[in-house]
Amino acid sequence: LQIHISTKYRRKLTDRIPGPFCYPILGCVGEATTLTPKRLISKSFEMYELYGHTIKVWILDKLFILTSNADFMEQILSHPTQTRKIRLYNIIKPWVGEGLLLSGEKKWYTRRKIITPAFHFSILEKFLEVFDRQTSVLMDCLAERADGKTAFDVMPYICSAALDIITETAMGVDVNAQTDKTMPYTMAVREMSGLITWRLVRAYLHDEWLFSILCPLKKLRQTKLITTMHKFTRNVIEKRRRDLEKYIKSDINMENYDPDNIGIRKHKALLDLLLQATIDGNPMSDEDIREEVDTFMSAGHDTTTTALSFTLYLVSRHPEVQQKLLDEIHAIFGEKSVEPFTPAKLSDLKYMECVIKESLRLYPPVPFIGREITEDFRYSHPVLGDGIIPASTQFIVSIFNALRAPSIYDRPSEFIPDRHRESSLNSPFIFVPFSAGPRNCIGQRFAMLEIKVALCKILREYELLPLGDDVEPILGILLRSENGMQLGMRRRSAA
Ligand code: HEM
Repeated sequence: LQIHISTKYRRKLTDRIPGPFCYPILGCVGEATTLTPKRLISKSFEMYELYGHTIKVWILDKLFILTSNADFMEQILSHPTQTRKIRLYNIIKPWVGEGLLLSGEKKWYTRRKIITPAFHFSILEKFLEVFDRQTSVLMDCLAERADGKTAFDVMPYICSAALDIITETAMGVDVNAQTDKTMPYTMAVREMSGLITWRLVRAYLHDEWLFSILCPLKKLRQTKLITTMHKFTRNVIEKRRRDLEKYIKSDINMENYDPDNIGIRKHKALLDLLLQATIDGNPMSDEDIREEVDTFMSAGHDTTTTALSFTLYLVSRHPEVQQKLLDEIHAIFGEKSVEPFTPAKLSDLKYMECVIKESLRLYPPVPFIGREITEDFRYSHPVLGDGIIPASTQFIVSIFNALRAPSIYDRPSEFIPDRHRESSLNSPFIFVPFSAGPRNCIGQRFAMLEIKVALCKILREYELLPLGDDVEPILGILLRSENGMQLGMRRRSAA
C-alpha cells in the first residue's frame, strides 16, 4: 500500500510514456530478475521496437526511464544541475570513493574544474612516449601468439598493457603488469575489475549491505583488495608529495632530480598536477587525490582495453580495412624508417579515426549511463510532447541502442568506417560513446591517442587474421564479449 501511495504522483506524471506492462506494486520485478546480461541486448532492441525510443519501467517503487533518443538525452545530459549518478554506480564506490566519476553536484563541479587542465593536449603529448614504450612491451608479449594459425583472446594482453599505461600516466609508477603477474597492486586491480563485473550481472548483489549478507567471503575479499589498492595509491601520493615539497624548497631542477624509489619515474603524472592544484586556496588533501587517482585507474584502463580489443577484432575480420589502415600508417610515419609519434602526425590518421569511431559505435565500452533526477524535470520530447520527469527517477541513456539507431545509421549493424566522414554523424549527442555535455568523458582524447599509438605499432608489425569465434557481446557497466575477442596474428615479415 505504501508503495502504491508513494508512486501515485509519479505514475500520473509519466502515464504518457510507453513501456511494458507492469504489475501493481511489483512492477516488472519478475522479468527484471530473469534477465541475463546477454539477453539484455536483444531485450532492449525488442522494447525499443515495440514502444519507441523512450520507455518507462517500474521495479517496485523505482521508476526507470530509458532512452536512446538524441533530443531527449541531450536535455538531461546538458543540464547543468542534473549531474547525480544512478545508484548502480555505487558498486565501485568502495574503491574510487567520490572521485570525479561518482561525485555529484557542487563537489563534481569543483573537481571537474580542477582536473580538466590535467587532460590538456600539452600534458597528453608528454604521455605519447609512455604509450609508445608500453606498447613495445605489448608487441613482445604478443610475439608468442603470432604463429599465423592459432586463435587467441587478445583482451588479456591489451588489458595488461592498458594497466601499465594508466598506472604510469596517472601515478608516475611503472608496475610492469605485462611482464610481472605477481605484483600485489596490479593483481588486486585485475581481481577487483573481475569482481565488479561478477556482481553487476547479479542485480541482487548491487546493494553493499545485501552483498555482505549473501556473500560474506567475497565481501571480505573485496575489502582486502581495496585495502591493497588504497595502500599502494596512498604510498605513491605521499612519496610524490614529499618529492614535490623537496623540489619547491630547493633549487633542484626537476629534470635533474633522480628519484631514489625504484619504479617511480621522472616525468609528470596526472597525480603531480593534482598535488599542485588548489581548491579555494587550499591544496587538495591526500584523500581527495587518492579518490581521483583511483578513479582514473578504474575509468581509464578497462574502457580503453575494451575499445582497443574490439577494434583489433573488427579489423581482423575486415582485410580491406586493415590494408587501408596500413597504407595510411606507412604514408604518415614512413614504411622503413619509423618516425616518432607526435600529436600532429596522430591527428593526420583520419581513416584510423573513422575505424576507431566505427568500432566504438558498434561496441561502445560503456553501453549505458544513468542520472538520478534530483528535482522534477520539465522536458519537451519530439514524439511524446511536453511533460515532467519526477524527482528520484533513474534516467538511463542507452548508448548501445543510440549508436545502432536505424533512423540515424544506414545498415546499423555493419562495420562501415567511412560513414564517419559525414559530419552530421559526429555531432555530440549523436555520437555518444564518451557521453556528451558537461559530464562527458574527461579522458576521451587520452583514450584516442593511446588507441592510435597501439594500432600503429601492432598493425605495422603484425597482420591480424580472422581466426576463432565471433564475439558475443554482453551488457554490464562495461560491454564485454562472453567468449573473449578472438583473432590470429602473423608477423608481417613472415607473411
Ligand atoms: C575508449 C575509452 C573510454 C570510453 C569509451 C569512456 C567512456 C566514458 C563515458 C561514457 C563516461 C560518462 C559516464 C557517465 O556519465 O556516467 C565517462 C566518464 C569519465 N571517464 Fe571515460 N571513457 C574512456 C576512457 C577514459 C580514460 C582513459 C579516462 C582517464 C584517464 C577516463 C576517465 C573518465 C572520468 C574521470 C569520467 C567522469 C567524468 C565526469 O563525470 O566528469 N575515461 N567515460
